[in-house]
Amino acid sequence: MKSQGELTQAIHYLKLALPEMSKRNIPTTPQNYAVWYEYIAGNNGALRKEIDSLIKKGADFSGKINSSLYQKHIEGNSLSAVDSIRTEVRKIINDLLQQFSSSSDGLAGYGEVLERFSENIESADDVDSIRFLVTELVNQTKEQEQRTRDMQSSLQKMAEEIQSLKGEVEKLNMTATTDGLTKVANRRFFDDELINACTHCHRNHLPLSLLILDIDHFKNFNDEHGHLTGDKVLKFVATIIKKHFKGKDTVARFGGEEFAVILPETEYDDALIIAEKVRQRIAKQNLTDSQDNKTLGSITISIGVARFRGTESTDNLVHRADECLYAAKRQGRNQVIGEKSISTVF
Ligand SMILES: Nc1nc2c(ncn2[C@@H]2O[C@H](COP(=O)(O)OP(=O)(O)OP(=O)(O)O)[C@@H](O)[C@H]2O)c(=O)[nH]1
Repeated sequence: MKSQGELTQAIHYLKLALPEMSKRNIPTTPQNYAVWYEYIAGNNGALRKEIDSLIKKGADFSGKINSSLYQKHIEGNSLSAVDSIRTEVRKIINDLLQQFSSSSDGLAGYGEVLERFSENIESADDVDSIRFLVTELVNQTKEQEQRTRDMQSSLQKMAEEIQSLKGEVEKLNMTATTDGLTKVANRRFFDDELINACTHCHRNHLPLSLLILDIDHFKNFNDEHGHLTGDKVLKFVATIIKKHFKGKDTVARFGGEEFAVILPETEYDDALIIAEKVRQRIAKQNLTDSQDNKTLGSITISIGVARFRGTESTDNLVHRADECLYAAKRQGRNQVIGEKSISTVF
């Protein structure tokens, strides 16, 4: 049965990836798992070649090497990794259906056995032939019981495989679209979503606004309090931004300490108002490091706001929001600047 073979192979790949990783002390994060799954599956020639050559050189895979392999060979293709796991789940489901149909064939066969038995018992006229028929029926029943048990255990096994593959798909989906630190959308998702949202708004004659937000003097903050505390501040800023937007809006990490928000179906003036609310909310927070209760003071953000012009490229729109952000920085930071308020003609 072809699909059974493919299914077994897919599950085999999934299972082989883990020992390979553990042998090399590679943490089993979804990213690392994606790299090693692709390596084992052998579909990604460039990745396979690079890993083989690294293995030959005796490279240490426990550190950053995996994330650079991921960025280089998988990130752009991570949806295809998701797709391939989805295909595997589909194969498992197909296989289940086949198992069901062959099991109902088995049940139909058992029905025939019973029918034959009842016909034969009518015509049996001595004890020996009745004994023979009953023995045969008992044997057939035992075989049927065994088939049912096999079926149950293979169903159970497949249910477990599906469950674990579903988990993998979810993790891969998350990694492909979410920023690991702040848990908002990542840049890749943002780029795709901006194109989708602009197309939708253009087609339906709806407004769209774009915000780019950047933490002020974040380098100084990192220098003074350390990178890890800086990371916590990034998470805090992401949480506050997220709280201000919902529905169709997309909050994304745009770069290091930069965030972006796509506001489909939102007028430019409304976008300015909400941007100002976010700015004020962040500026008024007195930050404390929960680990040692140390007061960190407050941080501020600068925000650029641009309005989608309907016939422009998304690069243009981003560029104009970025120009506004830099105008806000030039004019002293901790402020919102919209494209109407700067004199430069873009
Ligand atoms: N903690 C932490 N810092 C980051 C991360 N990504 C980028 N940064 C830091 O963000 C800082 C950005 O510095 P700059 O681009 O000079 O900007 P700035 O100091 O915020 O100054 P202005 O933007 O001009 O107000 C750098 O120190 C980066 O190291 C991150 O994930 N975590």
